[in-house]
Amino acid sequence: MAVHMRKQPGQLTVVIKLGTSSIVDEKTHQPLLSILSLIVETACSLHAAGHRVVIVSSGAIGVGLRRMNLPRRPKHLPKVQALAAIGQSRLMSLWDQLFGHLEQPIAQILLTRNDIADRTQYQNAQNTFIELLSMGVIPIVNENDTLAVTEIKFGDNDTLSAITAGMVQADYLFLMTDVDCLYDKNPRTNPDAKAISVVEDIAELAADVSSAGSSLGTGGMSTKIVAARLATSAGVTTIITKSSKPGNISSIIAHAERQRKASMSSRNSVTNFTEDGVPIAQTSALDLQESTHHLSASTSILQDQQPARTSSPQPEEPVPLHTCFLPISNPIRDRYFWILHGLAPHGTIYIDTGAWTALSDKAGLLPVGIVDVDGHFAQQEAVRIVVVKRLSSSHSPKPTSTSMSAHPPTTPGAAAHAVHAPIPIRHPLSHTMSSSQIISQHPPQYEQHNPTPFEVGRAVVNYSATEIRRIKGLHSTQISEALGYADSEYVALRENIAFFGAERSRPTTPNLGERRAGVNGEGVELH
Ligand SMILES: N[C@@H](CCC(=O)OP(=O)(O)O)C(=O)O
Repeated sequence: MAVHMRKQPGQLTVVIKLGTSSIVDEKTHQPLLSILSLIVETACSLHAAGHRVVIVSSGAIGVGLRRMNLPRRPKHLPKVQALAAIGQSRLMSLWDQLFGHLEQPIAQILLTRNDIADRTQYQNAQNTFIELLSMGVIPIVNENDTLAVTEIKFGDNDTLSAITAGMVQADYLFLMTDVDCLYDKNPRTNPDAKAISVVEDIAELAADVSSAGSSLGTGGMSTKIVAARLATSAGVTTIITKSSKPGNISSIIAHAERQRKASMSSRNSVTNFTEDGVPIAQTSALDLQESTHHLSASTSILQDQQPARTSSPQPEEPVPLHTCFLPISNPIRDRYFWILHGLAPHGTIYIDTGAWTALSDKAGLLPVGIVDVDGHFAQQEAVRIVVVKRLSSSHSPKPTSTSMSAHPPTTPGAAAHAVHAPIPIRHPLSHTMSSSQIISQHPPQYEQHNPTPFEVGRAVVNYSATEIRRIKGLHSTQISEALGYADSEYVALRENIAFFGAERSRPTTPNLGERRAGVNGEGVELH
Protein backbone atom coordinates (compact mmCIF):
# COMPACT_ATOMS: atom_id res chain seq x y z
CA MET A 1 0.00 0.00 0.00
CA ALA A 2 1.38 3.40 -0.98
CA VAL A 3 2.19 5.77 1.85
CA HIS A 4 1.19 9.41 1.38
CA MET A 5 2.39 12.36 3.37
CA ARG A 6 -0.73 14.48 3.83
CA LYS A 7 0.18 18.11 4.21
CA GLN A 8 -1.70 21.31 4.80
CA PRO A 9 -1.69 23.78 1.90
CA GLY A 10 1.49 25.82 2.07
CA GLN A 11 3.16 23.43 4.47
CA LEU A 12 6.76 22.48 3.64
CA THR A 13 8.75 19.51 4.86
CA VAL A 14 12.37 20.45 5.49
CA VAL A 15 15.17 17.95 6.22
CA ILE A 16 18.33 19.44 7.76
CA LYS A 17 21.50 17.33 7.76
CA LEU A 18 24.33 18.18 10.16
CA GLY A 19 27.69 16.43 9.96
CA THR A 20 29.94 15.62 12.89
CA SER A 21 32.03 18.76 12.35
CA SER A 22 28.90 20.89 12.85
CA ILE A 23 28.04 19.15 16.10
CA VAL A 24 31.32 18.68 17.96
CA ASP A 25 34.67 20.43 17.87
CA GLU A 26 37.06 18.48 15.64
CA LYS A 27 39.85 18.42 18.24
CA THR A 28 38.19 18.53 21.67
CA HIS A 29 34.91 16.87 20.62
CA GLN A 30 33.09 19.40 22.79
CA PRO A 31 29.57 20.07 21.54
CA LEU A 32 29.26 23.20 19.40
CA LEU A 33 26.47 24.66 21.49
CA SER A 34 26.07 27.88 19.52
CA ILE A 35 25.46 26.05 16.22
CA LEU A 36 23.18 23.51 17.86
CA SER A 37 21.17 26.28 19.56
CA LEU A 38 20.76 28.15 16.28
CA ILE A 39 19.59 24.94 14.57
CA VAL A 40 17.06 24.46 17.38
CA GLU A 41 15.80 28.04 17.01
CA THR A 42 15.58 27.71 13.23
CA ALA A 43 13.76 24.35 13.42
CA CYS A 44 11.33 25.75 15.99
CA SER A 45 10.62 28.88 13.95
CA LEU A 46 9.97 26.79 10.83
CA HIS A 47 7.72 24.61 12.95
CA ALA A 48 5.93 27.66 14.36
CA ALA A 49 5.35 28.83 10.76
CA GLY A 50 3.48 25.57 10.13
CA HIS A 51 6.23 23.55 8.47
CA ARG A 52 7.57 20.09 9.22
CA VAL A 53 11.19 19.57 10.16
CA VAL A 54 13.37 16.44 10.25
CA ILE A 55 16.98 16.61 11.45
CA VAL A 56 19.60 14.09 10.34
CA SER A 57 22.27 14.36 13.01
CA SER A 58 25.73 12.80 12.92
CA GLY A 59 27.92 13.13 15.99
CA ALA A 60 27.30 9.96 18.01
CA ILE A 61 30.89 8.76 17.64
CA GLY A 62 32.29 12.26 18.31
CA VAL A 63 30.23 12.62 21.48
CA GLY A 64 31.26 9.09 22.52
CA LEU A 65 34.94 10.02 22.07
CA ARG A 66 34.48 12.99 24.39
CA ARG A 67 32.63 10.91 26.98
CA MET A 68 35.41 8.30 27.09
CA ASN A 69 38.21 10.89 26.88
CA LEU A 70 39.62 9.41 23.70
CA PRO A 71 41.61 11.68 21.40
CA ARG A 72 40.64 10.13 18.09
CA ARG A 73 38.36 7.65 16.39
CA PRO A 74 39.68 4.09 16.81
CA LYS A 75 40.22 1.84 13.81
CA HIS A 76 38.69 -1.29 15.34
CA LEU A 77 35.03 -1.47 14.20
CA PRO A 78 33.52 -2.91 17.43
CA LYS A 79 35.18 -0.04 19.37
CA VAL A 80 33.67 2.50 16.98
CA GLN A 81 30.29 0.84 17.39
CA ALA A 82 30.64 0.90 21.18
CA LEU A 83 31.52 4.60 21.08
CA ALA A 84 28.47 5.27 18.90
CA ALA A 85 26.32 3.48 21.49
CA ILE A 86 27.82 5.64 24.24
CA GLY A 87 27.55 8.85 22.25
CA GLN A 88 24.10 8.42 20.68
CA SER A 89 22.21 8.63 23.98
CA ARG A 90 24.18 11.71 25.06
CA LEU A 91 23.70 13.28 21.65
CA MET A 92 19.94 12.82 21.92
CA SER A 93 19.96 14.10 25.48
CA LEU A 94 21.74 17.22 24.23
CA TRP A 95 19.16 17.76 21.47
CA ASP A 96 16.32 17.09 23.92
CA GLN A 97 17.65 19.62 26.41
CA LEU A 98 18.02 22.31 23.75
CA PHE A 99 14.63 21.65 22.15
CA GLY A 100 13.15 21.33 25.65
CA HIS A 101 13.86 25.01 26.30
CA LEU A 102 11.43 25.80 23.49
CA GLU A 103 9.04 23.02 24.51
CA GLN A 104 9.54 21.22 21.24
CA PRO A 105 9.17 17.42 21.43
CA ILE A 106 11.68 15.34 19.46
CA ALA A 107 12.03 11.64 18.60
CA GLN A 108 14.98 9.42 17.75
CA ILE A 109 14.98 7.31 14.57
CA LEU A 110 17.98 5.05 14.00
CA LEU A 111 18.19 3.27 10.65
CA THR A 112 20.39 0.79 8.83
CA ARG A 113 19.96 -0.24 5.22
CA ASN A 114 18.74 -3.62 6.43
CA ASP A 115 15.83 -1.95 8.22
CA ILE A 116 14.40 -0.71 4.96
CA ALA A 117 15.41 -3.62 2.69
CA ASP A 118 11.97 -5.08 3.18
CA ARG A 119 9.24 -3.02 1.52
CA THR A 120 6.89 -3.39 4.48
CA GLN A 121 9.55 -2.23 6.93
CA TYR A 122 10.34 0.72 4.67
CA GLN A 123 6.67 1.67 4.73
CA ASN A 124 6.55 1.15 8.51
CA ALA A 125 9.40 3.63 8.85
CA GLN A 126 7.53 6.06 6.56
CA ASN A 127 4.38 5.65 8.66
CA THR A 128 6.33 6.43 11.82
CA PHE A 129 7.70 9.60 10.20
CA ILE A 130 4.18 10.59 9.11
CA GLU A 131 2.79 10.05 12.57
CA LEU A 132 5.59 11.95 14.30
CA LEU A 133 5.34 14.88 11.89
CA SER A 134 1.58 15.07 12.19
CA MET A 135 1.99 15.06 16.00
CA GLY A 136 4.22 18.12 15.66
CA VAL A 137 7.35 16.21 16.70
CA ILE A 138 10.80 16.78 15.13
CA PRO A 139 12.35 13.37 14.31
CA ILE A 140 16.13 13.22 14.71
CA VAL A 141 17.66 10.56 12.47
CA ASN A 142 21.06 8.88 12.55
CA GLU A 143 22.51 5.67 11.21
CA ASN A 144 22.29 2.85 13.73
CA ASP A 145 26.08 2.61 13.95
CA THR A 146 25.98 -0.03 16.66
CA LEU A 147 24.45 -2.49 14.21
CA ALA A 148 25.71 -1.20 10.88
CA VAL A 149 28.68 -2.93 9.32
CA THR A 150 29.93 -2.12 5.83
CA GLU A 151 27.40 -4.30 4.01
CA ILE A 152 24.37 -2.70 5.66
CA LYS A 153 25.65 0.86 5.93
CA PHE A 154 24.15 3.75 4.02
CA GLY A 155 27.75 4.80 3.64
CA ASP A 156 27.49 8.28 5.06
CA ASN A 157 24.87 10.51 6.59
CA ASP A 158 24.62 12.61 3.41
CA THR A 159 23.17 9.56 1.67
CA LEU A 160 21.04 8.75 4.71
CA SER A 161 19.65 12.29 4.69
CA ALA A 162 18.78 12.03 0.98
CA ILE A 163 17.01 8.71 1.55
CA THR A 164 15.21 10.22 4.53
CA ALA A 165 14.18 13.22 2.41
CA GLY A 166 12.81 10.80 -0.21
CA MET A 167 11.00 8.76 2.44
CA VAL A 168 9.23 11.79 3.92
CA GLN A 169 8.65 13.33 0.46
CA ALA A 170 10.44 16.47 1.63
CA ASP A 171 10.35 19.79 -0.18
CA TYR A 172 13.85 20.79 0.93
CA LEU A 173 17.00 18.99 2.01
CA PHE A 174 19.69 21.18 3.60
CA LEU A 175 23.18 19.66 3.54
CA MET A 176 24.95 21.87 6.07
CA THR A 177 28.69 21.92 5.50
CA ASP A 178 31.85 23.94 6.08
CA VAL A 179 31.76 25.76 2.74
CA ASP A 180 29.06 28.22 1.84
CA CYS A 181 28.36 26.80 -1.63
CA LEU A 182 29.84 25.04 -4.65
CA TYR A 183 32.31 26.90 -6.84
CA ASP A 184 33.21 26.22 -10.43
CA LYS A 185 36.90 26.11 -9.40
CA ASN A 186 38.83 25.99 -6.18
CA PRO A 187 38.31 29.56 -4.89
CA ARG A 188 41.50 29.49 -2.81
CA THR A 189 43.71 29.02 -5.81
CA ASN A 190 41.45 30.71 -8.38
CA PRO A 191 40.42 34.24 -7.45
CA ASP A 192 38.04 34.27 -10.41
CA ALA A 193 36.16 31.19 -9.11
CA LYS A 194 32.45 31.70 -9.37
CA ALA A 195 29.91 30.59 -6.82
CA ILE A 196 27.26 28.34 -8.30
CA SER A 197 23.87 29.35 -7.01
CA VAL A 198 21.58 27.07 -8.99
CA VAL A 199 22.17 23.66 -10.52
CA GLU A 200 19.27 22.93 -12.82
CA ASP A 201 20.51 19.58 -14.09
CA ILE A 202 22.93 17.80 -11.82
CA ALA A 203 23.98 15.46 -14.63
CA GLU A 204 25.52 18.50 -16.30
CA LEU A 205 27.64 19.35 -13.29
CA ALA A 206 31.26 19.27 -14.41
CA ALA A 207 33.40 16.68 -12.64
CA ASP A 208 35.90 19.28 -11.43
CA VAL A 209 33.19 21.26 -9.64
CA SER A 210 32.85 18.59 -7.00
CA SER A 211 36.56 18.36 -6.51
CA ALA A 212 36.75 22.09 -5.80
CA GLY A 213 35.23 21.38 -2.42
CA SER A 214 37.51 18.46 -1.68
CA SER A 215 40.63 20.35 -2.59
CA LEU A 216 39.62 22.96 -0.02
CA GLY A 217 39.90 20.23 2.52
CA THR A 218 36.19 20.23 3.15
CA GLY A 219 35.98 16.54 2.40
CA GLY A 220 32.72 14.90 1.64
CA MET A 221 31.68 17.33 -1.12
CA SER A 222 31.35 14.45 -3.54
CA THR A 223 29.03 12.59 -1.15
CA LYS A 224 26.95 15.75 -0.96
CA ILE A 225 26.64 15.84 -4.73
CA VAL A 226 25.65 12.18 -4.78
CA ALA A 227 23.10 12.92 -2.05
CA ALA A 228 21.82 15.94 -4.01
CA ARG A 229 21.39 13.80 -7.10
CA LEU A 230 19.52 11.18 -5.15
CA ALA A 231 17.24 13.69 -3.39
CA THR A 232 16.51 15.77 -6.50
CA SER A 233 15.55 12.57 -8.34
CA ALA A 234 12.86 12.15 -5.67
CA GLY A 235 11.63 15.73 -6.21
CA VAL A 236 13.47 17.32 -3.27
CA THR A 237 15.10 20.74 -3.72
CA THR A 238 18.56 20.30 -2.21
CA ILE A 239 20.65 23.09 -0.72
CA ILE A 240 24.31 23.16 0.23
CA THR A 241 25.15 25.96 2.67
CA LYS A 242 27.38 26.81 5.61
CA SER A 243 26.63 24.97 8.83
CA SER A 244 28.05 27.72 11.03
CA LYS A 245 25.15 29.96 9.98
CA PRO A 246 22.04 27.81 10.39
CA GLY A 247 19.96 30.96 10.78
CA ASN A 248 20.35 31.31 7.00
CA ILE A 249 18.06 28.35 6.37
CA SER A 250 14.86 30.40 6.67
CA SER A 251 15.99 33.14 4.31
CA ILE A 252 17.27 30.57 1.77
CA ILE A 253 13.90 28.81 1.82
CA ALA A 254 12.10 32.13 1.46
CA HIS A 255 14.35 33.02 -1.49
CA ALA A 256 13.91 29.60 -3.14
CA GLU A 257 10.15 29.78 -2.76
CA ARG A 258 10.10 33.25 -4.31
CA GLN A 259 12.24 31.98 -7.19
CA ARG A 260 9.90 29.05 -7.66
CA LYS A 261 6.90 31.31 -7.83
CA ALA A 262 8.71 33.71 -10.13
CA SER A 263 9.77 30.89 -12.45
CA MET A 264 6.19 29.71 -12.55
CA SER A 265 5.01 33.14 -13.65
CA SER A 266 7.89 33.88 -15.98
CA ARG A 267 10.62 31.58 -17.27
CA ASN A 268 12.80 34.58 -18.01
CA SER A 269 12.89 36.02 -14.52
CA VAL A 270 16.33 36.97 -13.20
CA THR A 271 17.83 37.27 -9.76
CA ASN A 272 19.09 40.70 -8.73
CA PHE A 273 22.54 41.02 -7.25
CA THR A 274 24.28 43.40 -4.84
CA GLU A 275 27.49 45.18 -5.76
CA ASP A 276 29.35 42.20 -4.33
CA GLY A 277 27.58 39.78 -6.56
CA VAL A 278 25.27 38.45 -3.87
CA PRO A 279 21.76 37.55 -5.06
CA ILE A 280 19.07 39.76 -3.55
CA ALA A 281 15.78 38.64 -2.12
CA GLN A 282 12.70 40.45 -3.36
CA THR A 283 11.28 40.94 0.13
CA SER A 284 12.66 40.42 3.58
CA ALA A 285 9.74 38.67 5.24
CA LEU A 286 9.79 34.92 5.72
CA ASP A 287 6.53 34.18 4.03
CA LEU A 288 6.33 30.49 3.33
CA GLN A 289 2.65 29.94 3.97
CA GLU A 290 1.46 29.79 0.38
CA SER A 291 4.09 27.47 -0.96
CA THR A 292 3.53 23.84 -1.73
CA HIS A 293 5.33 23.07 -4.93
CA HIS A 294 8.92 22.62 -5.92
CA LEU A 295 11.13 24.74 -8.04
CA SER A 296 10.97 23.39 -11.54
CA ALA A 297 13.99 22.55 -13.60
CA SER A 298 13.63 23.47 -17.24
CA THR A 299 17.05 23.55 -18.82
CA SER A 300 20.44 21.97 -18.19
CA ILE A 301 22.55 24.97 -17.28
CA LEU A 302 24.45 26.24 -14.30
CA GLN A 303 23.82 29.80 -13.30
CA ASP A 304 26.63 31.49 -11.47
CA GLN A 305 26.07 34.13 -8.84
CA GLN A 306 28.67 36.64 -9.98
CA PRO A 307 28.29 38.04 -13.46
CA ALA A 308 24.67 39.14 -13.83
CA ARG A 309 24.15 42.43 -12.03
CA THR A 310 21.08 44.54 -12.30
CA SER A 311 20.09 47.50 -10.22
CA SER A 312 17.31 46.95 -7.75
CA PRO A 313 14.51 49.45 -7.39
CA GLN A 314 13.95 48.78 -3.65
CA PRO A 315 16.17 48.03 -0.70
CA GLU A 316 16.28 44.25 -0.57
CA GLU A 317 17.73 41.70 1.75
CA PRO A 318 20.82 39.85 0.42
CA VAL A 319 20.36 36.08 0.26
CA PRO A 320 23.10 34.10 2.00
CA LEU A 321 25.47 32.19 -0.28
CA HIS A 322 24.28 28.70 -1.06
CA THR A 323 23.94 26.24 -3.93
CA CYS A 324 20.44 25.10 -4.83
CA PHE A 325 19.98 21.85 -6.78
CA LEU A 326 16.61 21.92 -8.47
CA PRO A 327 14.51 18.75 -8.39
CA ILE A 328 13.85 16.90 -11.61
CA SER A 329 10.51 17.73 -13.16
CA ASN A 330 9.32 14.12 -13.19
CA PRO A 331 10.39 12.69 -9.81
CA ILE A 332 10.85 8.97 -9.24
CA ARG A 333 7.83 7.38 -7.62
CA ASP A 334 8.21 6.11 -4.08
CA ARG A 335 8.41 2.39 -4.92
CA TYR A 336 11.07 3.01 -7.59
CA PHE A 337 12.99 5.32 -5.25
CA TRP A 338 13.03 2.47 -2.74
CA ILE A 339 14.30 -0.03 -5.35
CA LEU A 340 17.02 2.37 -6.49
CA HIS A 341 18.16 3.75 -3.18
CA GLY A 342 16.62 1.85 -0.30
CA LEU A 343 17.93 -1.55 -1.37
CA ALA A 344 21.60 -2.51 -1.52
CA PRO A 345 22.41 -4.31 -4.79
CA HIS A 346 23.88 -7.80 -4.42
CA GLY A 347 25.05 -8.35 -7.97
CA THR A 348 24.87 -7.22 -11.59
CA ILE A 349 22.84 -8.39 -14.56
CA TYR A 350 24.16 -7.49 -18.01
CA ILE A 351 21.39 -7.11 -20.56
CA ASP A 352 21.50 -6.61 -24.31
CA THR A 353 20.13 -3.67 -26.25
CA GLY A 354 17.03 -5.62 -27.24
CA ALA A 355 16.13 -6.13 -23.60
CA TRP A 356 16.90 -2.46 -22.93
CA THR A 357 14.47 -1.41 -25.66
CA ALA A 358 11.83 -3.78 -24.28
CA LEU A 359 12.31 -2.40 -20.76
CA SER A 360 11.94 1.12 -22.01
CA ASP A 361 8.68 0.03 -23.62
CA LYS A 362 7.51 -1.02 -20.16
CA ALA A 363 8.04 -4.75 -20.55
CA GLY A 364 9.47 -6.99 -17.83
CA LEU A 365 12.98 -8.48 -18.03
CA LEU A 366 13.02 -11.84 -19.80
CA PRO A 367 15.94 -14.30 -19.61
CA VAL A 368 16.44 -14.06 -23.37
CA GLY A 369 17.84 -10.52 -23.01
CA ILE A 370 20.36 -11.40 -20.33
CA VAL A 371 23.97 -11.71 -21.45
CA ASP A 372 25.70 -12.32 -18.15
CA VAL A 373 25.50 -12.18 -14.36
CA ASP A 374 27.94 -11.16 -11.64
CA GLY A 375 27.76 -11.69 -7.92
CA HIS A 376 25.84 -13.98 -5.62
CA PHE A 377 22.28 -13.03 -4.92
CA ALA A 378 19.08 -14.77 -3.94
CA GLN A 379 15.55 -14.44 -5.30
CA GLN A 380 13.90 -11.14 -4.36
CA GLU A 381 17.22 -9.37 -3.86
CA ALA A 382 18.21 -6.22 -5.73
CA VAL A 383 20.71 -6.20 -8.61
CA ARG A 384 22.22 -3.58 -10.89
CA ILE A 385 21.19 -3.55 -14.54
CA VAL A 386 24.02 -2.81 -16.97
CA VAL A 387 23.44 -2.61 -20.73
CA VAL A 388 26.09 -4.13 -22.99
CA LYS A 389 26.32 -4.85 -26.71
CA ARG A 390 25.86 -8.52 -27.43
CA LEU A 391 27.96 -9.73 -30.31
CA SER A 392 26.10 -11.65 -32.98
CA SER A 393 27.60 -15.02 -32.01
CA SER A 394 26.38 -14.66 -28.48
CA HIS A 395 22.76 -15.61 -28.78
CA SER A 396 21.98 -19.16 -27.75
CA PRO A 397 18.33 -19.90 -27.26
CA LYS A 398 18.69 -23.61 -26.47
CA PRO A 399 19.49 -24.93 -23.03
CA THR A 400 22.30 -27.46 -23.00
CA SER A 401 24.10 -29.31 -20.28
CA THR A 402 27.09 -26.95 -20.60
CA SER A 403 24.89 -23.86 -20.43
CA MET A 404 23.88 -24.94 -16.95
CA SER A 405 27.38 -24.50 -15.59
CA ALA A 406 27.36 -22.09 -12.66
CA HIS A 407 30.76 -20.66 -13.56
CA PRO A 408 31.11 -21.07 -17.29
CA PRO A 409 34.54 -20.95 -18.90
CA THR A 410 35.52 -18.12 -21.17
CA THR A 411 36.36 -18.54 -24.83
CA PRO A 412 40.14 -18.86 -25.20
CA GLY A 413 40.57 -16.37 -28.05
CA ALA A 414 38.98 -13.53 -26.21
CA ALA A 415 40.77 -14.21 -22.97
CA ALA A 416 44.00 -13.19 -24.67
CA HIS A 417 42.64 -9.66 -25.04
CA ALA A 418 41.03 -9.49 -21.66
CA VAL A 419 42.14 -7.43 -18.70
CA HIS A 420 41.60 -8.36 -15.10
CA ALA A 421 42.45 -4.99 -13.60
CA PRO A 422 39.56 -3.12 -11.95
CA ILE A 423 37.05 -2.26 -14.64
CA PRO A 424 35.24 1.05 -14.48
CA ILE A 425 31.47 0.91 -14.70
CA ARG A 426 29.75 4.25 -14.78
CA HIS A 427 27.13 4.67 -12.14
CA PRO A 428 24.76 7.55 -12.60
CA LEU A 429 24.84 8.60 -8.94
CA SER A 430 28.55 8.69 -8.43
CA HIS A 431 31.84 9.29 -10.07
CA THR A 432 33.40 6.35 -11.84
CA MET A 433 33.69 3.34 -9.58
CA SER A 434 36.06 0.48 -10.02
CA SER A 435 34.63 -2.94 -10.60
CA SER A 436 36.28 -4.09 -7.40
CA GLN A 437 33.88 -1.78 -5.60
CA ILE A 438 30.79 -2.99 -7.33
CA ILE A 439 31.55 -6.44 -8.63
CA SER A 440 32.59 -8.67 -5.82
CA GLN A 441 33.19 -11.96 -7.60
CA HIS A 442 34.40 -13.18 -10.98
CA PRO A 443 35.25 -9.85 -12.58
CA PRO A 444 34.13 -9.95 -16.19
CA GLN A 445 36.68 -9.59 -18.92
CA TYR A 446 36.73 -6.43 -20.94
CA GLU A 447 39.07 -5.25 -23.61
CA GLN A 448 40.98 -2.22 -22.48
CA HIS A 449 39.62 0.03 -25.20
CA ASN A 450 36.03 -0.75 -24.36
CA PRO A 451 33.70 2.10 -23.68
CA THR A 452 32.49 2.15 -20.11
CA PRO A 453 29.38 0.07 -19.55
CA PHE A 454 26.60 2.04 -17.93
CA GLU A 455 24.39 1.11 -15.02
CA VAL A 456 20.89 2.08 -16.09
CA GLY A 457 18.85 0.92 -13.12
CA ARG A 458 18.11 -1.70 -10.52
CA ALA A 459 15.76 -4.65 -10.30
CA VAL A 460 14.39 -7.00 -7.69
CA VAL A 461 14.78 -10.41 -9.28
CA ASN A 462 12.61 -13.54 -9.30
CA TYR A 463 15.60 -15.85 -9.70
CA SER A 464 18.93 -16.23 -7.90
CA ALA A 465 22.29 -15.55 -9.55
CA THR A 466 22.89 -19.29 -10.02
CA GLU A 467 19.50 -19.74 -11.65
CA ILE A 468 19.96 -16.74 -13.95
CA ARG A 469 23.35 -18.09 -15.05
CA ARG A 470 21.50 -21.18 -16.22
CA ILE A 471 18.62 -19.43 -18.00
CA LYS A 472 20.35 -16.39 -19.49
CA GLY A 473 19.74 -16.15 -23.22
CA LEU A 474 16.86 -18.64 -23.11
CA HIS A 475 13.25 -18.11 -24.03
CA SER A 476 10.88 -18.17 -21.06
CA THR A 477 9.35 -21.44 -22.29
CA GLN A 478 12.76 -23.06 -21.76
CA ILE A 479 13.11 -22.05 -18.09
CA SER A 480 11.49 -25.17 -16.66
CA GLU A 481 13.63 -27.38 -18.88
CA ALA A 482 16.78 -25.64 -17.69
CA LEU A 483 15.91 -25.39 -14.00
CA GLY A 484 13.36 -28.14 -13.50
CA TYR A 485 10.81 -25.50 -12.47
CA ALA A 486 9.69 -22.04 -13.57
CA ASP A 487 8.60 -19.59 -10.91
CA SER A 488 8.01 -16.81 -13.40
CA GLU A 489 8.52 -16.15 -17.09
CA TYR A 490 10.30 -12.92 -16.08
CA VAL A 491 13.64 -12.56 -14.39
CA ALA A 492 12.20 -9.32 -13.03
CA LEU A 493 8.67 -7.97 -13.23
CA ARG A 494 8.33 -4.47 -14.64
CA GLU A 495 7.03 -3.15 -11.32
CA ASN A 496 10.29 -4.35 -9.75
CA ILE A 497 12.54 -2.50 -12.19
CA ALA A 498 13.52 1.14 -11.70
CA PHE A 499 15.72 3.41 -13.79
CA PHE A 500 18.03 6.17 -12.65
CA GLY A 501 17.02 9.62 -13.75
CA ALA A 502 13.33 9.00 -13.18
CA GLU A 503 10.95 6.93 -15.18
CA ARG A 504 11.62 8.60 -18.47
CA SER A 505 9.28 7.42 -21.17
CA ARG A 506 12.14 6.07 -23.25
CA PRO A 507 15.59 5.95 -21.71
CA THR A 508 18.37 7.16 -23.95
CA THR A 509 20.81 4.56 -25.22
CA PRO A 510 23.69 4.32 -22.78
CA ASN A 511 27.35 4.13 -23.63
CA LEU A 512 27.74 0.44 -24.26
CA GLY A 513 30.43 -2.04 -23.62
CA GLU A 514 30.18 -5.23 -25.62
CA ARG A 515 29.81 -8.63 -24.16
CA ARG A 516 29.59 -11.95 -25.92
CA ALA A 517 28.36 -15.20 -24.58
CA GLY A 518 30.45 -18.15 -25.73
CA VAL A 519 29.34 -21.33 -27.44
CA ASN A 520 25.86 -22.27 -26.29
CA GLY A 521 25.64 -19.18 -24.16
CA GLU A 522 28.28 -20.18 -21.67
CA GLY A 523 31.62 -18.37 -21.83
CA VAL A 524 31.63 -14.62 -21.57
CA GLU A 525 33.96 -12.11 -23.10
CA LEU A 526 33.73 -8.45 -23.67
CA HIS A 527 34.89 -6.88 -26.89
N1 LIG B 1 26.63 8.06 12.22
C1 LIG B 1 27.91 8.64 12.54
C2 LIG B 1 28.32 9.69 11.55
C3 LIG B 1 28.45 9.22 10.14
C4 LIG B 1 28.70 10.35 9.13
O1 LIG B 1 28.39 10.27 7.96
O2 LIG B 1 29.26 11.45 9.67
P1 LIG B 1 29.47 12.85 8.87
O3 LIG B 1 30.32 12.59 7.64
O4 LIG B 1 30.15 13.70 9.86
O5 LIG B 1 28.11 13.36 8.53
C5 LIG B 1 27.86 9.31 13.93
O6 LIG B 1 26.78 9.65 14.40
O7 LIG B 1 28.93 9.53 14.51
